[in-house]
Amino acid sequence: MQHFDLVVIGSGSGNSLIDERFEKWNIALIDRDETFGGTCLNRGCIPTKMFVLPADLAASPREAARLGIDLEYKGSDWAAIRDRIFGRIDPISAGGLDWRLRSPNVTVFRDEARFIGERTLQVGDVQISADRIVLAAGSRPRMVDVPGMDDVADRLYTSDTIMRIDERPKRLVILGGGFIASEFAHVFASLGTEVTLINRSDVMLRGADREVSEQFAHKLGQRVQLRLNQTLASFERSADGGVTVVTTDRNGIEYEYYADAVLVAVGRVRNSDSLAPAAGGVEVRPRGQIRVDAQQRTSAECVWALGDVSSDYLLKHVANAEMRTVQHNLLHPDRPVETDHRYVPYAVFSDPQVAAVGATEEQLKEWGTPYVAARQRFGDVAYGWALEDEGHFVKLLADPGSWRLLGAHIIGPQAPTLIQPLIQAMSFGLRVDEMARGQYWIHPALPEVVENALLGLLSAQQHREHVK
Ligand SMILES: Cc1cc2nc3c(=O)[nH]c(=O)nc-3n(C[C@H](O)[C@H](O)[C@H](O)COP(=O)(O)OP(=O)(O)OC[C@H]3O[C@@H](n4cnc5c(N)ncnc54)[C@H](O)[C@@H]3O)c2cc1C
Ligand SMILES: NC(=O)c1ccc[n+]([C@@H]2O[C@H](COP(=O)([O-])OP(=O)(O)OC[C@H]3O[C@@H](n4cnc5c(N)ncnc54)[C@H](O)[C@@H]3O)[C@@H](O)[C@H]2O)c1
Repeated sequence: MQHFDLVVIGSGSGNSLIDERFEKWNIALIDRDETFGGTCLNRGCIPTKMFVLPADLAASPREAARLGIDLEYKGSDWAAIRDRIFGRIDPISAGGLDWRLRSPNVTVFRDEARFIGERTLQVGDVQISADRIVLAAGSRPRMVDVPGMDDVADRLYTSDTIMRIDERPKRLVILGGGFIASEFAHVFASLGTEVTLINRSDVMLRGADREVSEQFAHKLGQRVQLRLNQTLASFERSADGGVTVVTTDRNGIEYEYYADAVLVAVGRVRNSDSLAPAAGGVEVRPRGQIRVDAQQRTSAECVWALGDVSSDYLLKHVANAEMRTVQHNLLHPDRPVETDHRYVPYAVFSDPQVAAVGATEEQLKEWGTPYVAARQRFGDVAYGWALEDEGHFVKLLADPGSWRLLGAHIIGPQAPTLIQPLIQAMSFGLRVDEMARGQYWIHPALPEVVENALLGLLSAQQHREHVK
């Protein structure tokens, strides 16, 4: 049996772990997928955002018209966009594999790995063992299970497959109301597809601050047909060869939606099941998450886990942070570090864009945490005038005692960029008053909306004190 100093399962964030500091280690890197480099590169963050940008352009005539500019969207060449995107990504993936295959201390296995004992794995036909194992096996799309699926299998897609289709569908039903559903709804609707988004829950982006998720649904609902509170019942083959999606609402009333394709975006399943973790003494939490401590250690000695397979967050920046923790702890076992999960932000690259960090107002109420809230409309700052903005805002929540931010929620143009100074303030404990008045804010740039939200917190508190 071949023995290694270190085995890493997963070529996404797992592959980034192996840098030059490990050059003296005998390492096995294992991935079962045809493509090398994991989800973010091949079928996640990167290609989706590369589709979002052309979609933003296709949607721009709507915005331009409000500013007196007459633009026309004449159409798009889906195949050309797709080939440009994957023409860039596929060589990066292939190059990454090639480079790894040439790393003298790394043996690459392109097969599925599963535990058959303590730090012992079956990898395809071979068995290997290691002093240390890192589980970075990620997650995969969750599939629905209703009658009629087999009959329409050729029309059902997930985020893994929809970006590579040959033709953009004329009518698309998207199942789900989370990040993936929201981003693809924007992409396809902007390019000209008739999109119906069917969500089981009664809100979009269910983890978001309620005011944000309501406004997001309102805005997205102007561009796609939004159907909330719907339970998927079955699929049928339509007379025209497409798919009939049958749903019921909370009163049991049945609805039918007709589509050329269906995108299933109803969440993700962690790939822990494929690892046979019990055989390796690796504990798994109820929803398939590998249990780890703050140092990313699993219940099995010298076995670590990181990223989607174990994290509470299915986000690349979190997978990267957890990877750096494991990397450090492998190299410096005498002075281990912990992953900082305190201020994890996210952004949804839809239209409108959404970004957030920290607690929602609903959470603060539930926890009984005292807070002050301020809501600053984009439309009330100078750059917002230029945008003729309607309906976008920054919402901040702060502790009136310490004047530290507790949560920041943005819906509107450039939200993923605007949120960054607020993440920084929370991470480094900057007070609201220091942040608002201790620096210049470029006039009349869009971050003034953040400055004004911070000032809004201060004046909301002054108002409360005055009223008392
Ligand atoms: C459509 C989409 C868009 C996204 N957009 C964003 C975004 O904008 N921003 C963001 O932060 N996050 C985004 N994410 C999430 C992000 O992609 C993931 O959080 C991240 O890629 C997880 O990385 P990972 O290293 O944990 O797993 P992965 O990158 O998934 O790597 C796991 C690898 O392990 C392999 N594997 C699994 N089981 C086994 C086994 N038993 N044996 C061998 N190999 C195995 C898999 O083949 C895979 O290659 C998006 C995800 C999707 C699906
Ligand atoms: N921009 C980003 O950072 C980004 C982008 C895409 C994905 N991701 C990550 O990937 C994860 C998975 O994304 P996701 O959108 O698949 O999952 P999600 O958990 O965010 O949302 C799933 C949605 O599907 C709905 N749903 C569940 N079952 C359903 C059914 N049978 N019919 C209709 N709707 C149903 C739920 O109500 C929910 O709205 C996200 O949590 C996120 O962390 C991140």
